[in-house]
Order: sequence, then structure tokens, then C-alpha cells
Amino acid sequence: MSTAIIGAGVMGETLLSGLVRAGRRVDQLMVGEKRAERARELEERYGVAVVSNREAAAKADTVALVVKPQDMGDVLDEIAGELRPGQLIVSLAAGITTAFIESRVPEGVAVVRVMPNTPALVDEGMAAIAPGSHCDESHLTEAESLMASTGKVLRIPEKQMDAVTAISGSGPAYIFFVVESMIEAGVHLGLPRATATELVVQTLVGSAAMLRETGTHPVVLREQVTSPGGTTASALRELEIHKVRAAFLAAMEAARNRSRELAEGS
Ligand SMILES: NC(=O)C1=CN([C@@H]2O[C@H](COP(=O)(O)OP(=O)(O)OC[C@H]3O[C@@H](n4cnc5c(N)ncnc54)[C@H](O)[C@@H]3O)[C@@H](O)[C@H]2O)C=CC1
Ligand SMILES: O=C(O)[C@@H]1CCC=N1
Repeated sequence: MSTAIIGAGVMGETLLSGLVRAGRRVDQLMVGEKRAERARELEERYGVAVVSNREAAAKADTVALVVKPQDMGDVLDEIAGELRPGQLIVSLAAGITTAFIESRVPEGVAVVRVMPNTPALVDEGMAAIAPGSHCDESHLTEAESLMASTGKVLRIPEKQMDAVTAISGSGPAYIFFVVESMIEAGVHLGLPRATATELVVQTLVGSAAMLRETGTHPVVLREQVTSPGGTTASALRELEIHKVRAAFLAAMEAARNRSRELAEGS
């Protein structure tokens, strides 16, 4: 099965590198990328063939679309004439619905919508996938196998996609923001930057491992850290006073709403 990736920016390269690491044959992969310099870079780094979008669409069994949502209409119009029934389009674009894609490609082309995230770069990705209206099990299995090369995959109904985008798609950015804030706090408290960074990163990794390995609810894990009258309780009180919980809710609502707007082309 040959796979083309159209749009090889951050997420396109993440997918490409994951497929290569997972052992997909490079001669079964191809890339369509608008920026010539970027295309050359990927050719050199992975030995992958860079072709026109139309050639990618004509040759590949599966076409992964990894351009920005605002570029999807143009790319679909460009490749529609090359697509044929039985092919699979896997779209990784935020906001863009399977119905939008289906309305621009020939009848019988299957569409799967995916929301990945950047930890896929280290094989710890979280991808959600939702079928369009002409998908059968083999299409979903192929999309699943594409994304499973870089982490976990969850099947969801498409109506959950905007919320998923707000939580796991954008999620790594929130976590990095928290990490960055904690490192700055450590520096403010007088720690050398390298020490603060090591402390925060290992605390993050350790906490994530506890969540995954114990399956214990985060509230219980937080209570275990919070000694009566101790340091953690003082810190958490400040987070509540500064409405951090409410800010997270508002932030993720904003991301969900932005995903909906992208569907409308803005
Ligand atoms: N970066 C992230 O964490 C995530 C991104 N996504 C989705 O992935 C898609 C790409 O996002 P990024 O990689 O962050 O953006 P990016 O800007 O890094 O990559 C987009 C790439 O598409 C190329 N491109 C634009 N028009 C093209 C055309 N007509 N033909 C061929 N290539 C073209 C650009 O030159 C660029 O290399 C977006 O739709 C985004 O919603 C989804 C989940 C997470
Ligand atoms: O910020 C964005 O629009 C993309 C989608 C999810 C993560 N990055």
C-alpha cells in the first residue's frame, strides 16, 4: 500500500518520520510539498520521493492531507481530478469535516478525519480518528495503522472532533506552557535554569507515568501530595485564587470554538 503525504510541515514530517520508524518502505511513500527548499530537506533526510500533489493523488492508495485548514479547499480542487473510487483520504486538518472533503472529491473516495498531536514525534502521540460516510472497516483499519505508527489511536464519532482537537490536538501546547511557567518560577526562586528544567521535566514525566501506570484518579494523586497544612496546600490555594481551573476551561472552549470556525473557512 503506497501512501502520499501532502503538506510536509511540522505534522506532515511527524507522520512521515513515524511511518519510516515503523518500517514502512520509503519507496512506498511520497510527499507533496509547496516549499521547494522544505521538499529538498525531506528528500535528503528520508530519501523519500517528492512529487507534485497531482502525481501524489494519482499514484498513492492513501493520501494524507496535512496542509493548514485554510489551504484544504485549494488542495482538494487541485487533486480531485486525479482521485478514483477506492482510494482513501486521511485528513489531519483541524476543523475540516469529512462532508467538506467528500463534497470536493469523486463519489466513492473514502475519507477518514484524524486529529493527531506532536508527541507522535517520539512515538507517544494521541490520535483520534472518525470515518466519513463512504468508509468501510478496511479504510478505518488503514488510517488506524498509519497513526498507530506514532502512538495511541482512538476511534470516535466525528461530532466529538472539535472537542478532541481542543484537548489532545492542542493539548501539548498547554502542557509546555505549564512546564515553561514552572521553570520560570524555579528561576525566580533562585534555582539555576538547568536545575529547574531537570526538576520540572522529570516531575512531569513521573506524574504522567503515575497516571498511566496506577490508573488512579488525578484528584486522589493530588491529595496524596497535599500534606495537611503543608506547602502544596498553600500553592494550590493560590492556583484557585487565580482561577487557573476556570482559565483551563475557558481556554479549551476557545480552542473548540476556533475548530468550529475553521470548518467555516475563517
Ligand atoms: N502542529 C500540530 O500540533 C497539529 C497540526 N494539525 C493539523 O495539521 C495541519 C498542518 O499543520 P502544521 O504541520 O502545524 O502546519 P505547517 O505550516 O507546519 O505545515 C503545512 C505545510 O503544508 C505546506 N503546504 C501549503 N500549501 C500546500 C500545497 N498547496 N501543496 C503542498 N503543500 C502545501 C506548507 O508549505 C507547509 O510545509 C493543519 O491542518 C493542522 O490543523 C493537527 C494536529 C496537531
Ligand atoms: O493549532 C492548531 O490549529 C493545530 C490543531 C491542533 C494543534 N495544532
